[in-house]
Amino acid sequence: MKFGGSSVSSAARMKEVATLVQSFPGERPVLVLSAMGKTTNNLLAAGEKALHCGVPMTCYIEEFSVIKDLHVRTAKELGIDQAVFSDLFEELGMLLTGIALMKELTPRTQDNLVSFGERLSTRVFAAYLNKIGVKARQYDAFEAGFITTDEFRNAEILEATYPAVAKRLHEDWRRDQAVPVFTGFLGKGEKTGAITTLGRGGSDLTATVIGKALGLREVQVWKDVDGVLTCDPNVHSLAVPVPCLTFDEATELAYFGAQVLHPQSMRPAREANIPVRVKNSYNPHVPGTLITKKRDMSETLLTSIVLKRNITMLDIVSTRMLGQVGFLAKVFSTFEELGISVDVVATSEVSISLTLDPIKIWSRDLIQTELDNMVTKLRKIAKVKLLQKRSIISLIGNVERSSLVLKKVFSVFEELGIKVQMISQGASKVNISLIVNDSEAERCVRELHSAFFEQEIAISKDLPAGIL
Ligand SMILES: Nc1ncnc2c1ncn2[C@@H]1O[C@H](COP(=O)(O)OP(=O)(O)O)[C@@H](O)[C@H]1O
Ligand SMILES: N[C@@H](CC(=O)OP(=O)(O)O)C(=O)O
Repeated sequence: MKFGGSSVSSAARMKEVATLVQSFPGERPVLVLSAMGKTTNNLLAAGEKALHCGVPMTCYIEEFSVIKDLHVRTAKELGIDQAVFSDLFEELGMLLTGIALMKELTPRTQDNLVSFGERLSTRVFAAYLNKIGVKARQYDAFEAGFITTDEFRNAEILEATYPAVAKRLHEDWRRDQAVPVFTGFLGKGEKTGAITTLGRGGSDLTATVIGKALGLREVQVWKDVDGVLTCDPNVHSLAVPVPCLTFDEATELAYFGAQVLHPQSMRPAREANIPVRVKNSYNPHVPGTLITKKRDMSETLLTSIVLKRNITMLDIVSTRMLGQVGFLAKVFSTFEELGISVDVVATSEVSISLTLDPIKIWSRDLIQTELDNMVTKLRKIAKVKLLQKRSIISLIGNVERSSLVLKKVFSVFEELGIKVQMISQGASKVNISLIVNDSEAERCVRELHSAFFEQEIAISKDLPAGIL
């Protein structure tokens, strides 16, 4: 069972989570926790401030105080001893001082910094479980077998993790039976031995990795929404839960930017064929979303609409100095050289339109220099147009019925008078992506949602009972 930041954001929430954990008495759950509430963001902000504030001021950084107050208050309200985390706060203070002293915050240091969030929350929660008589044992994932690449901020899980985690948990269980409480999001770099993180939202991945390592029957990820919804509820309030999804659909949805799941998190579950259930810790009786290998798609047209904003798009037209094969090869080798990932692509014989993956273009400064560099290189072989402030609207669903999907999409766009700037159907056959201007995107999502999901609801609500 994985509980995200919103599920463990306060003492009251932790008490509810403890009740939830106890509501599966016949099971032997393994728990994965994220940092409390907004702690990860606060740690990142504290690091940025430490860079500029000077050594004497680090202890006054507002976010540092917010994090301390939250954990101290939570410990008091749960009635647990603050000794479970006092060493960690001393260490965190020293780390912020170190950043201020060196005026340097590398990705490696940043991963160490954000690790405090999960290290704190798991200590607090495990202590609380023990206090209420549920024997629990806290684990720092980087000490308990999570071995990753050394790609800080976006590390990948290595195969060695699975046997290592299984061995550790089985041995401990045999020696002394206690509910494991694991830090989500964290790992240990293979070569450096330093703490790494799995990318934002990485605790979902921690949970499915443990599921695969132990061959568990089910992985549950508990969030603050009633499951995976038909679109982001912050974009459109009429979003409704999707009862069933395949691993492919969930992966595509996450990859194209639905914050609800980590993009890599379905991989271990798919490999081990372990169902993943997305549930709402604020509303535990709602069934949520069940994600499995296969499902009956015959009645499905669309599953979910995902919006990814602030995308950069490139239109590249060959100057015909190279043949078609040479042209495409040259374009993609330029991206490889510069370490830039591409999201959506549409090609013709002499032109290529694509969007760039913003995850790889992490910091603001880098964006402009990287883009300038890329455009200079590409202009040697092509005419290049850089189009910014675009959005990708991804339609996840049954692409076997893509003609019908597209027919509906274009009638919506026609009615709105909006021009689609690029369109691409993913090879995985579960996704159609459309590119529009940022300024039009939310309206498009709302209208598409209405056309695909709300009209059916409206019709079914109008029908007399018994017909459905
Ligand atoms: N299609 C979607 N379905 C559900 N939630 C979504 C979707 N798209 C975006 N979200 C956002 O994802 C949030 C849940 O993910 P996340 O914040 O990572 O949860 P947690 O931190 O509890 O694991 C929701 O509160 C919602 O705002
Ligand atoms: N705390 C980390 C990891 C995580 O998974 O968080 P959450 O489950 O709250 O999305 C983050 O904020 O990215």
